Amino acid sequence: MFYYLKELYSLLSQEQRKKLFRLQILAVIMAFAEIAGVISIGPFMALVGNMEQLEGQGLLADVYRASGAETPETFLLWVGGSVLALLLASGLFSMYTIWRMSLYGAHVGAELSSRLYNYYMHQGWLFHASGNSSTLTNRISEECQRVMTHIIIPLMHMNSKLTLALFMALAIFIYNPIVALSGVAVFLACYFLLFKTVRGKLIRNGKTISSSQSVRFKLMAEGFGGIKDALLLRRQDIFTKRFGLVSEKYAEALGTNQALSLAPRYAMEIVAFGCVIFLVLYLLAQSNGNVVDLLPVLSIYALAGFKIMPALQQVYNSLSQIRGNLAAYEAIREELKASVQSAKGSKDYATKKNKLPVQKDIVLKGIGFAYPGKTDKALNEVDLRIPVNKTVGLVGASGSGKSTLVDILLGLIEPDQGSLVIDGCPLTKDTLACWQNALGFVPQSIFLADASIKENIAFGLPEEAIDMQRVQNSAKQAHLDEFLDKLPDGLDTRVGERGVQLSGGQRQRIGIARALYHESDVLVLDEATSALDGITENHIMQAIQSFSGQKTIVMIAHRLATVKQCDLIYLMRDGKVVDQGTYEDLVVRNETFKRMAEHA
Ligand SMILES: Nc1ncnc2c1ncn2[C@@H]1O[C@H](COP(=O)(O)OP(=O)(O)OP(=O)(O)O)[C@@H](O)[C@H]1O
Repeated sequence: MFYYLKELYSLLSQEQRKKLFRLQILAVIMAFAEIAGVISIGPFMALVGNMEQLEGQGLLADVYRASGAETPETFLLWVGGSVLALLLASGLFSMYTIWRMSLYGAHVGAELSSRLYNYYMHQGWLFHASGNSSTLTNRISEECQRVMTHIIIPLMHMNSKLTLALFMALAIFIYNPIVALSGVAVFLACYFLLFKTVRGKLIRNGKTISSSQSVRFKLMAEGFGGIKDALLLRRQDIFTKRFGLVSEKYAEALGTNQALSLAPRYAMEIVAFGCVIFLVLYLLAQSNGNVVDLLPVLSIYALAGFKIMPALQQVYNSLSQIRGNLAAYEAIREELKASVQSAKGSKDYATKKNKLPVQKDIVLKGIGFAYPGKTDKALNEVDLRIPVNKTVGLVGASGSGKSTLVDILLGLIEPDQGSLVIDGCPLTKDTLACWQNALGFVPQSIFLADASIKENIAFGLPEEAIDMQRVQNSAKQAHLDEFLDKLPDGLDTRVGERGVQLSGGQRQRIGIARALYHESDVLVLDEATSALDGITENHIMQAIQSFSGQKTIVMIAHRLATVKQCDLIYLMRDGKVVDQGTYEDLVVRNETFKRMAEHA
């Protein structure tokens, strides 16, 4: 456990460590303030027990004479008021410290989740293509939240309470070593035994919480993502049942862990009562039955116990919370560690705004690529040339490698062999961002955010950074204006989550406008029209064809009618380019192409 906590500390930024150090100082001051408050009750109780000491010798009598109080009762009132003021000041200071600590814990937790989000957002396409987005969502929102509320914040509180308990025990030790040592020994032994007994269960439950929460997120993503299928196939009950079962497991583990961290309080109260009885008997024996002498000492012990008991309980509670939730940290620790590295190296990536202009051609040279964990190559020795400002079609059976080829062209996947060469210069890590700035991509299914049409066209940009002139131009080029004219709010019209109230053709046009917003020179379309009806596809294709001769266009198409107008078509099979030519050439000379054309 302490290894993980040390690791978590190493993940903090320099600023966060400095703040932690300052908070530690506050915790020590808080402990002293509370001790001062406790000790101050002693003279007051001594005075209550024996007012006559004001008449004799000693510190209290000197203070009484110097104070100018008219009667011993007035003096007693002043002493009582001062003790109360001291207790109030130490209470206020403790509140302030706890507030700063909670705030610190919450900020660190929030920063960790931002760091993780940043890390995932900067991962390559292969990472996202092979992963599960609900796992990532779960880690950013749930696991980070658990690390924050059940590890970092309890750690902060434990830290302050441990300091308080230690100093308080030290103060009693100076006052009476036997009482202090035996008290601390009894309490520590009890808490240690309790913690040992429940530790295993806490760990198991912590793991159950992590795994069941991950399944819950997965079921939510699957259920809402595939709601149409779920409704039609009447699978709602199956989803609900699975969700209910796993939620039960989650609740059981969560509730048990919470109970395990809180329940010992009651056991410890019994121990504390036992200790008080023994203490009174012990002190009575020491003072030969003199109750008046005993009163101030007992008050100090009572108040010290009143402070130490909850402090120890908080330490135990924090320890069990941390132990029960370390699984959340385990789930994200590797990525958090990696995120520290990537944050250091990713700064200048975002600053590149230049475009890599294509003057002559884009060449894919000897490209070979296999997906991680797969032995079969998705692409094998692919050579292909895309002349500037020409329209090039990629066709072939399903699984022949078209999308993989396009991902390499987009710089989303790095090939295992070969290179992407632009105007004779191979693409490198340094030129990748400039190359991607020159690209516009239209996928088969357009993701629409729950925002206005203009925000969807300028995808991801904050409203103030949107260039309205560009939005209007790209909307016009994508033949969206007719549709926009019918909307009272035009470009400001909001589309629902994933654009449910738009037709397929309208969504696709928004996708094309998005690809055009950055005034890209190269337009890549991955089956952008395959889900549309023939008439809508024709309209979209007209929009695309209107760029012919002005932009370089690469399009994957299943329907051969879509690529009829292309200047050049590449036919793919089993990860290779097996033929190339114009539609008219291929339909005459290539049997496969001919068959595809017949079935189009
Ligand atoms: N993320 C991935 N992980 C592992 N293998 C993949 C992945 N994506 C594609 N493949 C595999 O790579 C091969 C080529 O797939 P690709 O999607 O490039 O073909 P395609 O021609 O675009 O197919 P389609 O027309 O059906 O989209 C296939 O065998 C496929 O199973």
